[in-house]
Amino acid sequence: MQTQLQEVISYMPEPVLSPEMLVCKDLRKVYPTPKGEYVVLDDLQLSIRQGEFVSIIGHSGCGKSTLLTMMAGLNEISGGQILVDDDVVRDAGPDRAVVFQSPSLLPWLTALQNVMIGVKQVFPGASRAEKEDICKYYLDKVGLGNDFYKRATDLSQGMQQRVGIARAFALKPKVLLLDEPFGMLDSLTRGELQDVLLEIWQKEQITAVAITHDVDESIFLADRVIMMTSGPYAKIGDELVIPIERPRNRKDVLEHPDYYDYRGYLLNFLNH
Ligand SMILES: Nc1ncnc2c1ncn2[C@@H]1O[C@H](COP(=O)(O)OP(=O)(O)OP(=O)(O)O)[C@@H](O)[C@H]1O
Repeated sequence: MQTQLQEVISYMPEPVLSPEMLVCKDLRKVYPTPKGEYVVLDDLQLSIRQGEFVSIIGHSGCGKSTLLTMMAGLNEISGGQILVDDDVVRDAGPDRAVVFQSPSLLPWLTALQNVMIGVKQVFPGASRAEKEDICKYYLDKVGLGNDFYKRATDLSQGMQQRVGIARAFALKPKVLLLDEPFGMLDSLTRGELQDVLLEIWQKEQITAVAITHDVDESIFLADRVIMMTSGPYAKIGDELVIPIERPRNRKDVLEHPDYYDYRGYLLNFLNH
């Protein structure tokens, strides 16, 4: 019996892993300060696979936003490399869409016009109707199907962040980078937008990286939680795979038999 089982196991195919999409190699970031150089990140190694959702947690000031803005091409790289789909990141590009804590919409434009700005740049050859369809599709997906023509100033903070998420997905990026995207929202809206984000992410199968201060959010969203050490010279300290099946809903995740072990592991890292 044992031999038979071993034979079966030896014939089982290796699990097929999706290719690497986002890679940080020997990454280093130094900020000049009046007191001399401040090395925020040093020798940071990270590999994220296509379609993976990764959360990043770490103490305030450890360098999470620095890392994310470097991935976005918005912050100069002092050493090492970031690769997106094998291309070296040198500056910002439409293959990476960023959602910040505050969506910074142009207040005098409508929700549709705000999403359209990026869509026009990314799909210059598309007809006006096609571009509008893309914008409306994603606005509808984030729950703003009745608000295309509302001006940004007339939208609540939660609705503005919904536009921010629609705007990011509408660019059809390879990588979605989220920096505390729900940090400014009340807990109910936060929960709703986490659901919206996961639903679209799962459908689009894009690679996502989200910084969060919220351990529960990091577990709910991610396939893998990356823990950064405290700076200076911060790097990846540990990681935790979250194998909870998808699609996820909050109740099932909270009732998962390993949920409190995951939570405890992450809190333990943060407390030491
Ligand atoms: N432009 C800059 N010049 C000098 N130092 C900077 C600059 N930007 C960030 N820093 C410093 O680099 C460190 C990392 O900052 P960063 O914002 O990346 O951390 P963080 O982990 O995202 O923090 P938080 O969780 O509080 O948002 C901090 O000590 C910060 O003061």
